[in-house]
Amino acid sequence: MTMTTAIEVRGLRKDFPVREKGILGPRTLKRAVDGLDLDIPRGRVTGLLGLNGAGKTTTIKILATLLRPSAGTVRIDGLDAVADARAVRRRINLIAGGERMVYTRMTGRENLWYFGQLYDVPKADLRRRTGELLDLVGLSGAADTMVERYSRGMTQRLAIARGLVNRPDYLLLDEPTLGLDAPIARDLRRVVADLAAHDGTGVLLTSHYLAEVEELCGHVYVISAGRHLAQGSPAELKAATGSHRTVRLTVTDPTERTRAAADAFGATRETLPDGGELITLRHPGDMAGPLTAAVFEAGGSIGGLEIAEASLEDAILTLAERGEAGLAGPGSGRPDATTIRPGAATAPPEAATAPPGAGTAPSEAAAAGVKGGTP
Ligand SMILES: Nc1ncnc2c1ncn2[C@@H]1O[C@H](COP(=O)(O)OP(=O)(O)OP(=O)(O)O)[C@@H](O)[C@H]1O
Repeated sequence: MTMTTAIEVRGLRKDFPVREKGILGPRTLKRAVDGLDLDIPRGRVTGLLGLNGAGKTTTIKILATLLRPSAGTVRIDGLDAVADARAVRRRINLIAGGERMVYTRMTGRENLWYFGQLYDVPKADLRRRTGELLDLVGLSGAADTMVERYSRGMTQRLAIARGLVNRPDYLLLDEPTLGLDAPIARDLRRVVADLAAHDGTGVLLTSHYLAEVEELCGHVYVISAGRHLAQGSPAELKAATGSHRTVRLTVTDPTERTRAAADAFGATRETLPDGGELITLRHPGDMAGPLTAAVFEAGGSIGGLEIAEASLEDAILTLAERGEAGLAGPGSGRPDATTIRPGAATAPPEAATAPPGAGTAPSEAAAAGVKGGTP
């Protein structure tokens, strides 16, 4: 086994037992994750995208040691997520939007103190860390208020601070900005980008907000029905799906020469009410410079230039539509990444979590991010 500083997922599979027709119906298995390979290195935000039910949350819960894989392996800096779960939990943390992962009958400060102790953060360090984190998420003023008196946004900000309390090497973010006000969501994105760029944190992000994915992620995996569909940088995914950026160039004094220059690029032309001409070019590459230069060299005066980027959303929708066609993304170097490795270890498919609010002291699993509740 080679020791690498990354989360390495190989042949991951998760089957949930389900009953088809009520509680007495026959038990079948629902395959939520079907042979995934993922690499989540330090110092990068890696995206995990897919439509509803693609298996993103299940995958993240397995990486967070909250669920056991049915087959395949998850190694975190060489440690096995099942066999070495305790050591793994010290290196990771999870922030899941829309899930309360803090205790409502404690203050914000007490929550951070409590979770920090679960992670064995040394007390002297924890006092400073708690203050820093409350500051970071803008809760210093409410630090000693019971969380049950917090607004939803405040509770979620506290959950973000909780996710950072152990300075995780790897941060798992499942829809972290869900329901957050725009300024807070923006602050969180800034914190995440900074953690990856400056602290070398490895981040795995799922988000339905694709502008967020595009802003943060250096590499994105697209999955569907638990299987690999494509991977690459947002730009590569857009290029692979033929998602085009749009260049709109206004020429104030169009002539035959400027028209010929535009036509040579395959652009469309439209006469404007003021006699000018709007040249529109949709192309996957960056054509704004060459097109502008050509029109200018043809003697045209440029009245305006507008570039509309292709959206990652278009690319993901195209990929999802291609779905089972078995597309392998750019750089994947293989036609199909869904093969399950033979001989992969199997483990019972039950959840490894204690139910939240079960009346007992929160377990270590809670520290790794079980849906919280009132203890
Ligand atoms: N405990 C469970 N028992 C049975 N089936 C489950 C269980 N948890 C998830 N599933 C199923 O597994 C599949 C993947 O679910 P998962 O929540 O991982 O998807 P997701 O990509 O996170 O979806 P979303 O974007 O809607 O959150 C879905 O079909 C879901 O219904």
